[in-house]
Amino acid sequence: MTPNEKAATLIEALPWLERFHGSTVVIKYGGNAMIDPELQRAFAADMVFLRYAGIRPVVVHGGGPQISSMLGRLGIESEFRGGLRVTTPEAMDVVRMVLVGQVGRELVGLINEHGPFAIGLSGEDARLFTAVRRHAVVDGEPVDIGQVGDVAHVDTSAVDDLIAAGRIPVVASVAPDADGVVHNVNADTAAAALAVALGARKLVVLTDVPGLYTNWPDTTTLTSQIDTDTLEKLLPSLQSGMVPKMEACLRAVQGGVPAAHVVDGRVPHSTLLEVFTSEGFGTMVVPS
Ligand SMILES: Nc1ncnc2c1ncn2[C@@H]1O[C@H](COP(=O)(O)OP(=O)(O)O)[C@@H](O)[C@H]1O
Ligand SMILES: CC(=O)N[C@@H](CCC(=O)OP(=O)(O)O)C(=O)O
Repeated sequence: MTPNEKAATLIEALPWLERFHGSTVVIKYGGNAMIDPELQRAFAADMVFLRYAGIRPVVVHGGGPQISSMLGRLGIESEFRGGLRVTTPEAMDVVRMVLVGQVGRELVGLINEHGPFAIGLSGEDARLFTAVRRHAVVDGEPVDIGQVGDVAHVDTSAVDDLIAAGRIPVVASVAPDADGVVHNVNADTAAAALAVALGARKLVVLTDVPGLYTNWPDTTTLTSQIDTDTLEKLLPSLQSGMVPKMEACLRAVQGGVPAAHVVDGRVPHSTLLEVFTSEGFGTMVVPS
């Protein structure tokens, strides 16, 4: 790369630095995008980069594959319906242990290699999330999936305090219902609810595909931009993990977040590419 090309790369970020300075950005880090340790390091570096660039990153992490692996090791069966894990009380203990005690701790550690930034919390801390039990929808029919929750209420006060103190909140998506019973909340769902409640400037969802395919698995149907009306019509045709993910993007944008992006977390520094470069990266959901 010539000095001119290097300078061009740096200066390309200026309009985005100007636009997003002081903004809150919620980044959802999916379990499938965190399997490689180098990618995890790159992700942690990106969060610290955003923070030094004057953006306020808030991380919501998943950990689906890590939960499945631990359930397997413990000999507990698990299956997904409509993209959501059927969660028995026994499985719930494992979900909570893996998300809060393992995946969250690892991310906090990686970010804090750069400085005292990351603080881990879950929906249980300071009433961050209140869950309400939800069904999955399979072939248009509601199906009981156990201790799985949607986010009924968000109290952002703890996250606000952390942001104001210059910290990077790292949030696990388990949450108590109004009676204190802990529920398994899909991490995309939790990220969207938090982005709306915080009035975030954008939601970035890292996953293990280049974006949304309107006709999965036909790889020619990758879409770079979709509006909320079109997405709402497409939603019933989506499968597996894309159901909660695109439902979350839809809710975020309908809830006032100006844009939600689904990007390929297997590309190193995908968050920086999304936030600071001019060419589109992944799928952007915008208001109709
Ligand atoms: N229409 C679609 N476009 C893109 N991916 C899809 C689609 N339908 C199903 N998928 C699947 O959804 C997966 C992403 O969801 P999920 O496994 O829950 O990821 P994450 O752990 O990042 O939340 C992709 O790896 C892909 O296999
Ligand atoms: C209800 C439900 O499905 N919860 C998810 C929570 C973790 C998650 O969402 O992880 P990813 O982002 O890696 O998919 C689960 O148990 O796998």
